[in-house]
Amino acid sequence: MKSELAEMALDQTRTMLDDDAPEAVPMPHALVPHLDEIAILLDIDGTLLDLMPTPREVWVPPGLSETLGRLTERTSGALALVSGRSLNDIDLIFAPDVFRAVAGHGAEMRLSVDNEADAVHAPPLDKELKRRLAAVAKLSPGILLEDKGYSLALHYRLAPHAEKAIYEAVSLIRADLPNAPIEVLPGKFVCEIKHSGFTKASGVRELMKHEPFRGRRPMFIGDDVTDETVFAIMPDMNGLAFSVGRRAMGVNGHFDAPADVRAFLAHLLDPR
Ligand SMILES: O=P(O)(O)OC[C@H]1O[C@H](O[C@H]2O[C@H](CO)[C@@H](O)[C@H](O)[C@H]2O)[C@H](O)[C@@H](O)[C@@H]1O
Ligand SMILES: [Mg+2]
Repeated sequence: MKSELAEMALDQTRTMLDDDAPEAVPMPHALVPHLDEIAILLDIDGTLLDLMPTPREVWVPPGLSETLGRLTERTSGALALVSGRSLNDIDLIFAPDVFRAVAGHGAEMRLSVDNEADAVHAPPLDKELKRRLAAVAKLSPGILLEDKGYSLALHYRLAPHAEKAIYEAVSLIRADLPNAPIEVLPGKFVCEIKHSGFTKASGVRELMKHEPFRGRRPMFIGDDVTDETVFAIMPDMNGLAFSVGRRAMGVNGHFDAPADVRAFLAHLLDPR
């Protein structure tokens, strides 16, 4: 059965990969203000880290944590990871290093690395809804379930043929619950179901109200459809937006791959 909602979600993914976007500046060094003035906001998967077949397989290349740590110092703490991953996952990936973060597409936020009490979390998804969504993973071998508590992600990178069936099944579940405050978030070979009412952009707006971010110019680098919400708000804060792997609308420049982002960040520390 063809579902309008499923088609809309897939269309959204496709139209945001904008082939008609104007040619962007390939290496943005010259655009970046002094480290005293900026807040550095970084997506993780596909931006800092190379994409892997499954979420658990990502790894932090040598030197990256040190670069992030030094940039944190040089910006007086104004560096944050802005990710769809949960805070817990981010900490496992970067352990033993801990960074300020907007996590879970805005569901979680950590403003201070010294005081875990500062971390803000969204409420969990309804249990029955989760149970029904989790059953969608049974559609095909290779579909992986990632339960973040407040959202649930169905990964199909290992079962790409199942994409349409997943979106259709999810839209049928949604149709049964027309008043549930949830939304479907398409990502890279992933269909995520989350509470509506928060996005990476709402998380970034909140983050930028707090020290040490307040008053600085945000510079955000991201690679995915979910990062479009942040690209869109950068002009409101006199900020800069850079995309990775593709040219997105409204960005100031783009990088070809995560390795280029890592080199760029290292170069910010030593621009000679
Ligand atoms: O916002 P991000 O930091 O980019 O996180 C987005 C999602 O990343 C992870 O999934 C993606 O990366 C995996 C590892 O490379 C890949 O196997 C998967 O296909 C991608 O969708 C993570 O598992 C999700 O929770 C994040 O939302
Ligand atoms: Mg990403």
